[in-house]
Amino acid sequence: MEYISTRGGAPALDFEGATLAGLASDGGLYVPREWPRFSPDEIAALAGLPYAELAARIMAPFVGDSLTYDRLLELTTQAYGRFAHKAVTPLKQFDEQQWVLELFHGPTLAFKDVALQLLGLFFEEFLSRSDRNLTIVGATSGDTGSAAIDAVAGREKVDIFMLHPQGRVSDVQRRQMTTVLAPNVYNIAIEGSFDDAQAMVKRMFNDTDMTGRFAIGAVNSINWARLMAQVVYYFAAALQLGAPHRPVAFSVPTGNFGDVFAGYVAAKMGLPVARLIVATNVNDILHRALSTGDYSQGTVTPTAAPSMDIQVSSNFERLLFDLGGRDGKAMAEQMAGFEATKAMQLTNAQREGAAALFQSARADADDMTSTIRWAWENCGELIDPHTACGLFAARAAGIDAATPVITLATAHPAKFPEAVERSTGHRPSLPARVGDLFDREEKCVALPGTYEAVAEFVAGHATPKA
Ligand SMILES: Cc1ncc(COP(=O)(O)O)c(C=O)c1O
Ligand SMILES: N[C@@H](CCOP(=O)(O)O)C(=O)O
Repeated sequence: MEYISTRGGAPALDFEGATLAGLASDGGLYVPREWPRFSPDEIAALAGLPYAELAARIMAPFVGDSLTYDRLLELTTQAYGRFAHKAVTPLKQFDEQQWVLELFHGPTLAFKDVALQLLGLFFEEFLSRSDRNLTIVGATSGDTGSAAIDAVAGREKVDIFMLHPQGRVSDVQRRQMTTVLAPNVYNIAIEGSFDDAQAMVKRMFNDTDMTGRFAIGAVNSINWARLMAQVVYYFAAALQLGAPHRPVAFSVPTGNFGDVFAGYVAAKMGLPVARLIVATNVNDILHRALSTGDYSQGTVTPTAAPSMDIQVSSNFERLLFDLGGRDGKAMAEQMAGFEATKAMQLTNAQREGAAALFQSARADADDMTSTIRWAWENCGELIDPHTACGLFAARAAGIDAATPVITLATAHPAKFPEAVERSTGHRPSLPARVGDLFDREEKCVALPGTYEAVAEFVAGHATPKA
């Protein structure tokens, strides 16, 4: 399998190359040259497989020659062996039509673990084939940070620098990052928003002074391997509800458009997906883009679902590229316009293509509260505020009654105890495996929100590429 850049100006790479590169050298995102397709019979044959095996089967066409199937299966078995639930991503029924896919049984209690546990192993495997050291630079609004740190802490040949917006992640999220004291882990709290942090990360990939000295790598969903691993749970859930014979809809709490883009990939691979519902909080650039065609960056408003406080959604570029006929030159021009003006209009082809599969909704603070309360009072389940955005959108979506709607539960409620307690009167407790989080020592530096300050810190601490 070859990977090409959405902006058409970077060399095509194999899976190993795309995984280590993270972002393409022209500023674009890597996507597979074509989507592998599974026939209905092939999909039916996946039913009932253990999660690690299902993962290896779904990912094998994307991984190509970079790993043998047996090695891939060893890695998926190792990655998902660390999950606290045997099903890895268990599915729960909330009412006649609504289902919730629990993606938070990994080590750091959010869906990010599903991909990052595996990505850590991919890095180790691929780096063992050369003398190269990798300098991972990531941005987090709360969950990617801890999941990535857990995946690479203490690993050889990798340093990780994780930027988070100071004061804008929950205490649990912050501590899950800053209490990891491994010498290859650097937490950086910056003044500004997640979008500021993400822009700095992308800039570093195009800073020739930095890339000349360090092999910069990505753990954010700009890295294709992240999305590839997330495709698997769409298959896992749909198979349980009758795929390929019965279509299902998914409602996805969305920020950077990575998780829901993985659902789009599943549909391109042949999974019968009736609708993909994009659920945002009041940081609603994606809801505006999908409902009006206007993709313009607003200012970030802090919410009770902080991991979705994002107003520039990196992976939307992958969708626009695919829907716009995979024209790298046109995409580069469209993105250059966005980067210059902070706004762009979707083309007719992009709008119509998106409307065929996607719809969207925006949950405000009251919507989140009432949905958390509804889940508790009617289903006896505590859900986190991100999941609440998804479930709110799922219930409001007007999907026909015969089609099951699966909301992706992206974080454990105990990551956001205040919001859950405010809505239900019940404070979720942390699972035992992270129970002493508040007794651990923290390590983090605070930097001004400038690229220069961050680049200087990284350059002063990272290991040169070889
Ligand atoms: C808990 C949670 N829910 C939803 C999202 C949104 O996912 P995505 O950025 O892939 O759209 C994130 C982070 O991005 C998250 O941490
Ligand atoms: N919500 C994320 C933000 C980064 O998104 P990513 O999926 O691109 O890594 C977070 O919690 O950090």
